[in-house]
Amino acid sequence: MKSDQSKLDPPLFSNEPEPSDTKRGVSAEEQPSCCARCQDVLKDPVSTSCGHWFCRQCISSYWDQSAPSGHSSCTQCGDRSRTISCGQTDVGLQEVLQEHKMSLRRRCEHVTEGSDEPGGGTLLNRIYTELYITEGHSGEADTQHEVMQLEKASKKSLHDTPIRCQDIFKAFPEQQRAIRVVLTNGVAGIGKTFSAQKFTLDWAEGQENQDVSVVVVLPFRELNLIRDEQHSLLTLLHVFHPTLQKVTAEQLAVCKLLFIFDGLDESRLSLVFTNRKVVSDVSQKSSLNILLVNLMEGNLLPSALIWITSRPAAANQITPTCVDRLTEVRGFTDRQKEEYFRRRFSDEEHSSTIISHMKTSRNLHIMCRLPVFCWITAAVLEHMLTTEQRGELPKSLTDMFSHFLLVQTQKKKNKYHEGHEMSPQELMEKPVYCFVHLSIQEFLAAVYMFHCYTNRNQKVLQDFLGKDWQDENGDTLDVFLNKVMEKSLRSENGHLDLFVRFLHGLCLESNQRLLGGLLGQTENRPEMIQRVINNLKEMNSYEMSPDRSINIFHCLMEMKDLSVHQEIQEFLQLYNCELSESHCEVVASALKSNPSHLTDLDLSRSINLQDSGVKHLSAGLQSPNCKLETLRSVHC
Ligand SMILES: Nc1ncnc2c1ncn2[C@@H]1O[C@H](COP(=O)(O)OP(=O)(O)OP(=O)(O)O)[C@@H](O)[C@H]1O
Repeated sequence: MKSDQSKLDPPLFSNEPEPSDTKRGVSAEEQPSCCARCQDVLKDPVSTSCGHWFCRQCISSYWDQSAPSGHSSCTQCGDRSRTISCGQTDVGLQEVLQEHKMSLRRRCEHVTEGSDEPGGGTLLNRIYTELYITEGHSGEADTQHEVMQLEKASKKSLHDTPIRCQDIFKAFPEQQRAIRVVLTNGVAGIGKTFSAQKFTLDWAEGQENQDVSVVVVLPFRELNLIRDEQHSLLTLLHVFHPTLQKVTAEQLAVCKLLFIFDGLDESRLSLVFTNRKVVSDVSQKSSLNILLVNLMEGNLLPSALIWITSRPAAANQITPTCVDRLTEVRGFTDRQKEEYFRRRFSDEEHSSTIISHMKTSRNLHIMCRLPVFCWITAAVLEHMLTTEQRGELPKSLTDMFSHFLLVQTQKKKNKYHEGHEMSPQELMEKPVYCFVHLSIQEFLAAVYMFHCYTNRNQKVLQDFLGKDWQDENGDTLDVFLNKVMEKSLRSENGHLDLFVRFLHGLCLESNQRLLGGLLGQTENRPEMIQRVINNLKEMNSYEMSPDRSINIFHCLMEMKDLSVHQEIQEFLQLYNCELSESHCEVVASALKSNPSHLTDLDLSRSINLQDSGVKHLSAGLQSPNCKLETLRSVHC
């Protein structure tokens, strides 16, 4: 049993003003770089009144152990000591830091999503939904298309221990290590920026990570704007956080800082880690990339914590030896998807309708792992449920994106054209645009290509299809789509997969009606649609990567061809298949999974089932999750 009874008062890390000789900021020159106890780089430095310096953790645990003997003494000279918590001794500094906290709080408490007005928007705490973040990297090939990565991820079971974004610097209990640099990966729209914002807000509201005295947010998108300027770390802070202008180099050296570098993928700085130009003084001017590398390597402010977020393809710019923890934002789990919609809508009926609609379409359900897609879905469905357009809710991706385009166009009109047309000068003041998500770019590319086809824009079609495009004989829609499909199937990384899905979805009359004039005069006679479907079904998938051939099914789904569904289901009931041991393992895992959807299993022609396979199957059948209703078994 642990008891406090034999202990003297714990060491004092107080905010109270210290005795007169310590009532000042501690100057950087007085502070050694190593802890007197662990001899390693000082982390969260504190000094004793006798003048020795320690990591806060080292001296605290020493005193914890020695307290029963009744002495809170300095490990070096034995002096009965008090500690000075650095950065907390200077009353002026305290005020500045408080002001900085308040300014960050104001900046982070609202979010602007899509076309919301800057400064307006929603409260972050109202809509923030916990994300599934884990340590390490799922190892998905980074060259792969991001939406495909998402589909693959949905097939993996989620068992890794989640880390809350607020705990990103806290090691797991079994990990005996300090975490100084964290690199967080995640595909576009998965919630990296939101996590960084939530982390900052919780700190600024005094709720989490209160051992940190200053959080500094430096988005790469904004760093790009000053990439040709020379800065010291101090002036850089002043540029990004004017409230910190009164902080001096000496004060900075004793504060515990945490830097958030968001969106490495957008960086136009070249971070060269082999460059040996060492910058260790916060007042020393240098180019931005050198400054950042020195900060990340720990030459500059060695006790500062660093959090870098990046899309996977850009993360390799950071040399792995600098990174103490690699994490991945994996989006929303099924439970979190539902929580997202419930938080988003105060009207419970709306959220329930949206959740059950999302569950009816496998494609939508998978895509909702991506928070930005949840937002798109919420924007579209809210619009449909609150206006008179209560017709059929969008089921395929193309349906959803077509509606989204309409909702956005409407919002844009309200925002920019209400009352007056924008002058060219006003337009010039908004020179940077970005896609909410790459999938929107691919959808617009498909709309554009469809438009070019209907308007016979020879140049664009020829540039895209090369010698395959011979229009003299006037390719009909089915022939055109066939050529595009073949081109996409030749791609190794599937970069055209989503684009062709959209292109097929746009053949449907319902989507053409929605997009009106955008697509031009189209051919959507039922015979034409049937020809497109037949072509897809007859595509030769021999020697094609499985991912590409699966995309043929996705295209059929976008065309709402239900026969595919039936065919897939027939194929999945495993009639007349020779099941190997590993196949049986897969069937068993489908029986055990939670929730399990396998209700009908026909193994009547699986004549070569071996004992090992049967063992797997019976383990699956015994699972409490098994929902099997009909089992046609092997004939003996
Ligand atoms: N935790 C969350 N709770 C609620 N909504 C979220 C959350 N995370 C993300 N979103 C929604 O998804 C959108 C995109 O998220 P965010 O900008 O954080 O993605 P990102 O990973 O930084 O993407 P990119 O790499 O494109 O910058 C947000 O604008 C918001 O609508």
